[in-house]
Formats: sequence, C-alpha cells, structure tokens
Amino acid sequence: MIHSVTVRVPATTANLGPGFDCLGAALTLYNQFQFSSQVCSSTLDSAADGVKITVTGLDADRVTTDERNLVYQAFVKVYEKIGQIPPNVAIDIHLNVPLARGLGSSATAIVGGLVGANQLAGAPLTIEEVMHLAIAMEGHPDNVVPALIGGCRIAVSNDAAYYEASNWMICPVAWHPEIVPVLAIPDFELATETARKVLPANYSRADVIFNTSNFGLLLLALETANGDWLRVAMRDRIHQPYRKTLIAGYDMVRQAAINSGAYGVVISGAGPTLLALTSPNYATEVATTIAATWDQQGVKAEVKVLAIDHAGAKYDVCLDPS
Ligand SMILES: Nc1ncnc2c1ncn2[C@@H]1O[C@H](COP(=O)(O)OP(=O)(O)O)[C@@H](O)[C@H]1O
Ligand SMILES: N[C@@H](CCOP(=O)(O)O)C(=O)O
Repeated sequence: MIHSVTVRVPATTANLGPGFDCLGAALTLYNQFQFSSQVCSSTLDSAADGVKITVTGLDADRVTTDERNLVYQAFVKVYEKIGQIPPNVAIDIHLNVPLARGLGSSATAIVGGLVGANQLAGAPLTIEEVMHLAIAMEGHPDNVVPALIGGCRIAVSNDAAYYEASNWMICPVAWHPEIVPVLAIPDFELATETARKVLPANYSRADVIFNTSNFGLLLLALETANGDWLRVAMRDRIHQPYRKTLIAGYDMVRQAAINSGAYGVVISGAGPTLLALTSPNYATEVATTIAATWDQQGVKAEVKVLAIDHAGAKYDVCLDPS
C-alpha cells in the first residue's frame, strides 16, 4: 500500500508575448508537495475533517491551510472523478515559486494536487485525464500543461468553444538552447483574476492578424534562435497593452533590457513578473540592468536566470513499511 507521494512541479511562463492563453513553457524553478495517507481523522488536528496542511518556504503564511487550499481542492477532484471518497491525508507544501507573480503558482498547486491524488489512488487516471482536469480547474491550458508535462507547449482546442473545451491537442514547441529566459520578479502581487479583468472582450481584425503573424514567427524564432525574428515576434496586442498599466515601470524596464542585449521583454503569464529572452552572453547583463532599472523606479525585484524544464511534474512514491 502507498504511504506517501512527493510531487515536484515546475513554475511556468505563459503567453510568451503573442501566445495568450495557448502557449507556455516550464521553468527550472519548483514547488514540492508531499501527500501522506493518514489512518483515521482522529489523528488530525486541522479544522477540516480529513486533511492536515503545512506550508513552508516563500510566501508560506499567505497560503490557506484548510479545505479551501487549492492543492487540496485538486486532490479532491481526482476522487470525485473516480467516484471515491477522498482518504484522510496530510499535505506538506514547500514553495519556491512566489504567489500571484505570473509564474504559475496556481498551476503548480493544481497539478501537484491532481498528480499526488492520482498516485495515492493507484494511478486510475491517464495523464491526458489529469491534464483535462487541470485545464478545467485553471480555466486555460497555457500554464498547467507545461507544468504537468514540461517543455514549451501549444494547446489547441478541438471544440468550438475554446474555454469550455474537453478535447485538446497539445504540441511541443522546439526551444533552442541558446535562448535564455531571464525572469524579473517584482515585490508586488497581481492576481491573475485581476489581470484578466482589464482585457477587452473583442479585438479588431488588425489586432488579430498582428498577433497571428507574430505568433507564427515566434515559433520559428524559438526553434532557430534567430535574433532578428525574436526581436519582432514577441510583440502582442491581445493582453500586454492593457496589462502593462498595472506594472509600474514596465516601459522603462523593457527598453533598458533591450538596450542591454535582450531580444525582447514580455509579461510572464498574467504578470507582474517580466520575462526577457536573451542569448547566454548577455543573460547576466540583462538581469543586472532590469534589477537596477526597476530599483530606480522604486520597485525591488528578484532576478533569476533560468532554463526550460523538460521533465514536468515528477513524483516519488513511498510504500507503507507494513
Ligand atoms: N501551493 C499553493 N497552495 C494553495 N494555494 C495556492 C498555492 N499556490 C498558489 N495558490 C493560490 O493561487 C493564487 C495565485 O494564483 P494566480 O493569481 O493565478 O497567480 P499565479 O500567476 O502565481 O498562478 C494564490 O493567491 C493562492 O490562492
Ligand atoms: N494566459 C493566462 C496565463 C496566466 O498565467 P499565470 O502564471 O499568471 O497564472 C493569462 O495571461 O491570464
């Protein structure tokens, strides 16, 4: 019998400029979730029956430890899907991905909870079924998909209604190893829900064509590391023009990063983290410049030079000694 499951889930950077709600990549920064079976609820000291949650690491005090916790909600979803009552469980969460910064913290929580529950239940669901549950919970595929399977991915819906889709085609996007993601994480939060509310419901034909052409070019540029293409292809008219007003210093930081060698700078996920893509030779210079420029605007930012994670969610299972 399985005693505990430990799941490691990567952060993500979604959208990458023109790929709003359909393109995202996993990053080498991870949250960890451990799920341990409990014998009976009388051994648990949480207010919620059947679950005890502890959280350590970054922003730990900001995460709820009762049954509203997103990891636990995802855990329960698996048992609903298989028609079983969720077992009593202790969940230990260790956070390295900051909350509400555009690095997919909610995606790690959803994927961690789903993968943990599925393994604890003896793996009744396929990875596709886990993915569909994750997309339905998050409401869009671009962060949960790379968080689950790693790499850079495009999600395409086979259904007419994109956001209600139950059929998804997931395709890998080649990412040239000489393209380095530099992430600049400011010291303020921006909830995805808030950043989605500022977007218009409709777009002009010109804006749609602008994004479609840049998106196509971006895929070629990521595969080939063609700098001339990348400098053009990271432009977007679907979300960034509206969201940048929520990110103090955005234009100045973007221009300074480009002047110091970045191909381009985009909002990571829903923001406020900024993603610069650059070559290995310029990565340190770009990182230093972004931090210094934001500092001049009164914004403290942590800057990380990362790589693309190709593994996605990884788990270890520990069997009951008896
Ligand atoms: N490990 C976690 N456990 C529980 N809830 C989490 C966890 N990580 C994130 N969340 C929830 O997700 C919210 C952040 O989600 P969101 O606004 O989409 O930002 P992000 O861009 O980081 O995904 C947090 O405020 C919290 O409610
Ligand atoms: N496409 C979504 C992506 C949100 O990603 P997150 O990492 O900020 O949760 C959006 O742009 O709203």
